[in-house]
Amino acid sequence: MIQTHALNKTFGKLKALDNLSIDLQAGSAISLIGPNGSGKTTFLKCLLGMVIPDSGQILFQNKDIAKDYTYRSQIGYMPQIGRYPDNLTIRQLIEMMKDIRKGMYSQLDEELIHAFALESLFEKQMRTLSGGTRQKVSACLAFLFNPPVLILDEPTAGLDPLAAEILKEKIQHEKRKGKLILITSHIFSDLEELTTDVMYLMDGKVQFYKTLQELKAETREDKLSRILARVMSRESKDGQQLKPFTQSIHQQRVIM
Ligand SMILES: Nc1ncnc2c1ncn2[C@@H]1O[C@H](COP(=O)(O)OP(=O)(O)OP(=O)(O)O)[C@@H](O)[C@H]1O
Repeated sequence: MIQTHALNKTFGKLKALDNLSIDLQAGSAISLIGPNGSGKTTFLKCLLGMVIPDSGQILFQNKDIAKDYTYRSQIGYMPQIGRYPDNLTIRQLIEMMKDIRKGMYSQLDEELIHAFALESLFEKQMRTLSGGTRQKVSACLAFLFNPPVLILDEPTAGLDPLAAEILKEKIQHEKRKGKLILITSHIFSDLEELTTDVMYLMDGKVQFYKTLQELKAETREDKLSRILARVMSRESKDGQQLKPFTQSIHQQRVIM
């Protein structure tokens, strides 16, 4: 559904993305993990057209996104930190988004608005909201237009446990419909029941991109949080230990 070819992005001298060639298939729920500053958000923003790569190509349903920005209407994006016009109320913000997207969606999905009981806060201005409530608004907007692709950047960060559970259930529900879900999180337990594939980024490079089944077999661990903890501690301790993982990077999903 989405392919990147030799994607590079630098900020000054820093190489944020280093030659990323990746195939993201519909129906997968891909956990994008890696240490702080490894390039996860930069990668997601490139897919969204919010960061322009220095070189390389991104195809969305086989079309180059640099030549056709309309693909964006097929992606729901939940940013790490949502920035919205301060003086708008939640109601006005949602109405504004519906206006902008007019004619570009077939069906609204207001399930999360109801689940978070956001209607009771509809007349509140964005600038008065707590961090967690802003996150809820971001989540509602990401799912509102029922997009086939969801890009969720640390979606549960700042949410209370009940809201985090509601959101995780919603993500599961959308996954079962066969959507492509890309999710970053430092809270591995949040990824536990959701993940079909894991992509590990470090210093802007893909260290591995594997199915959960492959990782379970390699680590002989069953829980994703244990698998990821093992893999991440190996990689931070000793670059040599990466070999068993990086050697098999030549899989069809990582385009060499
Ligand atoms: N607009 C920018 N200008 C300069 N440097 C940037 C910019 N955006 C990102 N970077 C740098 O690029 C690198 C990758 O950042 P990015 O936000 O993609 O990392 P991340 O993996 O999402 O990190 P985290 O886990 O902390 O969210 C970092 O070193 C960051 O400081």
